[in-house]
Parts: sequence; structure tokens; C-alpha cells
Amino acid sequence: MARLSHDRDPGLYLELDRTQWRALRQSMPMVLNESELEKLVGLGEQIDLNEVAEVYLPLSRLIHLQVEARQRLFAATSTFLGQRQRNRQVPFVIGIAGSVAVGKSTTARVLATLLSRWETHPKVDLITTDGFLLPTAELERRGIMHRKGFPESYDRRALLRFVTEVKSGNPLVTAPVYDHVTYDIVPDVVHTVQQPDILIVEGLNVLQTGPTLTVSDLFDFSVYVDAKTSDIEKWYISRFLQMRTGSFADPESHFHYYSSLTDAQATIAARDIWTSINRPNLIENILPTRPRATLVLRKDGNHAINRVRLRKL
Ligand SMILES: Nc1ncnc2c1ncn2[C@@H]1O[C@H](COP(=O)(O)OP(=O)(O)O)[C@@H](O)[C@H]1O
Ligand SMILES: CC(C)(COP(=O)(O)O)[C@@H](O)C(=O)NCCC(=O)O
Repeated sequence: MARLSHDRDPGLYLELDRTQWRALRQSMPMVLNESELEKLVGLGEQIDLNEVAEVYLPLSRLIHLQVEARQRLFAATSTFLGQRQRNRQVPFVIGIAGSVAVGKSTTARVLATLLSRWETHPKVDLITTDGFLLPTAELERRGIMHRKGFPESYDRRALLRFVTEVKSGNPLVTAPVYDHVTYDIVPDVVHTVQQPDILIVEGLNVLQTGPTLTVSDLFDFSVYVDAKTSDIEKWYISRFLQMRTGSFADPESHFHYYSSLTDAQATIAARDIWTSINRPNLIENILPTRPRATLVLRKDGNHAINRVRLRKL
């Protein structure tokens, strides 16, 4: 398949196993302890401090170098424009993409924490694109409730506007908030972003492009969290089973009905949602964006990141 061979072009990409990648940490200090890490780890995820040291600290170093280089690029444009003194730093924007249930939110939270602990103490903000999903009433009006997570289920213009405003230095920008329990946008609640140095934008489809400007055009760096589709399916199903005694147990939960199902029944239900919504979205929309990512973190069947692919060009 053309896409896959392009996706592996050795001219564009450098493939490293974990041993090769971890050597690139150099002097980045360990700035997280066990109890802090525990609070960042999502349901079903397996990350430990060793993985933080071997995978995330080299990544933190790479991003540190790229932030400095990006500021020099912006300064070059200012010089060209005759503006000797730049009065503000442009926020550095990082996109994190990947399938439902691959562990993007854990990656995003760990990375946000590590970046905020650089010696310069940058202000790091993290948003998830689910806040830009259309509200349930609108998805129903358009007849696309079964397409939640597909590109058309988002207000993509609002997302682009949000990131543009943050990058332009607007002192206060707000994003809507999504609630997994009610399965809908929360009315009258917003997430506020106030001039961060680094903004992380995490979501299924953040690396999509289109005929007009998209949010990915504003990324300075991007990470794709990757794993075998059959492994992600297993993780999705086992997380679904675990949620029966967690968020599904809440009578307000959209999934409350599933909380009383047996293992066998819940497995069938989860597999059905995976096969009808999340897997097709992965294959049709998310995987094709992988070649675009600056960095691919590839997980093995035990959730451990064992390979890293860096875009050289
Ligand atoms: N139905 C749900 N109820 C409560 N939390 C959920 C539900 N579905 C997903 N989540 C949580 O939302 C976050 C994002 O999940 P997801 O979109 O699958 O991405 P990922 O697993 O890659 O972070 C995770 O922390 C997950 O545990
Ligand atoms: C809310 C999501 C679309 C993820 O949104 P994201 O923050 O990645 O934009 C996804 O977790 C989801 O709920 N998908 C719908 C199918 C399902 O319930 O698994």
C-alpha cells in the first residue's frame, strides 16, 4: 500500500528501539516521583517511572531544543519585519494524536508535567479536543450520533479559532468542556487558557489536514501514540469492563445500563462499539495521519513503548 511504504521511508524517518532512544536523554533530570506519576495514569494504562526516564525524558529534551529553535525562527520573522524587540514569546503548540483507548491522555498529562518542570518553569496548558465535539442535540439533529469521534462530529472551526487565539497571545481564551459521564458537552462550563508558554492539544483527529487551514497547521511538534489495532481493541474492551464498577456505575452515566452486564455481555457490547465506531475511525481517519507526526511512540501488547520513530525532515 502506498501510504504504508511512504510511512516507512528511511529518508524521512529514523526508527529507534527503546535502548537507542533512551541514550538520548543525556542530562535531563528525573523530575517526577512515584506518587505524582500515579495521579497522571489513566485507567488501564501501565506506565512506570522507568518508562518516564527512558522514553519521556529524551522526548522532553528534544522538545526543549525545538522550543528554543522555534523562538529563533519567530525572531527571524520579526527581524525581517523590522521589529527589533519582540514583546512576547509565541506559545509552542504540541499535538497528540492516536486511537481511542491507546493512552493519549496519559501521554499528554505526563508530557505536560515534565515540560512544566524544566528549569525555566514554562506555563504548560493541556486541552482535549472532546470539548469541541458538537453537543448531543446537534449530533442528533445531523443524524451523526453514531459518528462521535469522526472528523465531522467536531466543530473544527472553533478548535482552529481557539488555538489561533492562544498562539496570537490573546490574554484569555476559553474552550468548551466535555463530560464522558453524561456523554455530552457541559453547559456553562469552560476551560480557561491564559497565555501559556506551551499548549498541548490532545485528540483523535488533531493531525488531520484539509482543503483549508486546520489545527495541525499550527502545531510546532506532534506525537502519534501507536499500537497494533488488535491490541488497542483488547485495551478498549478491558477498560470498558473495568468501567462497569467505575464511571458506568454512576446513574447519570450515559453507559449506566452496561454497569449491570456480565463479563460476556459487556464484552459483546464493547466489541460492538469498537467495531462500529472506534475501529473504522482509526482505520479511515486516524491511522492515515500517522506519517505526519514528528514522533511516533509505538507500544507493545503490554502497553510499553518499545519503539520510537522520529521524523528527520
Ligand atoms: N465512557 C467513559 N467514561 C469515563 N471515562 C472515559 C470513558 N471513555 C473514555 N474515558 C476516559 O477518557 C480519557 C480519554 O479516553 P480515550 O478517548 O479513549 O483516549 P486515550 O485512551 O487514548 O487517552 C481516558 O482517560 C479514559 O479513561
Ligand atoms: C470522546 C471521544 C470521541 C474522544 O475525544 P477526543 O478528546 O480524542 O477528541 C471518545 O472517547 C468517544 O467517546 N468515542 C465514542 C465511542 C465510544 O464511546 O467509545
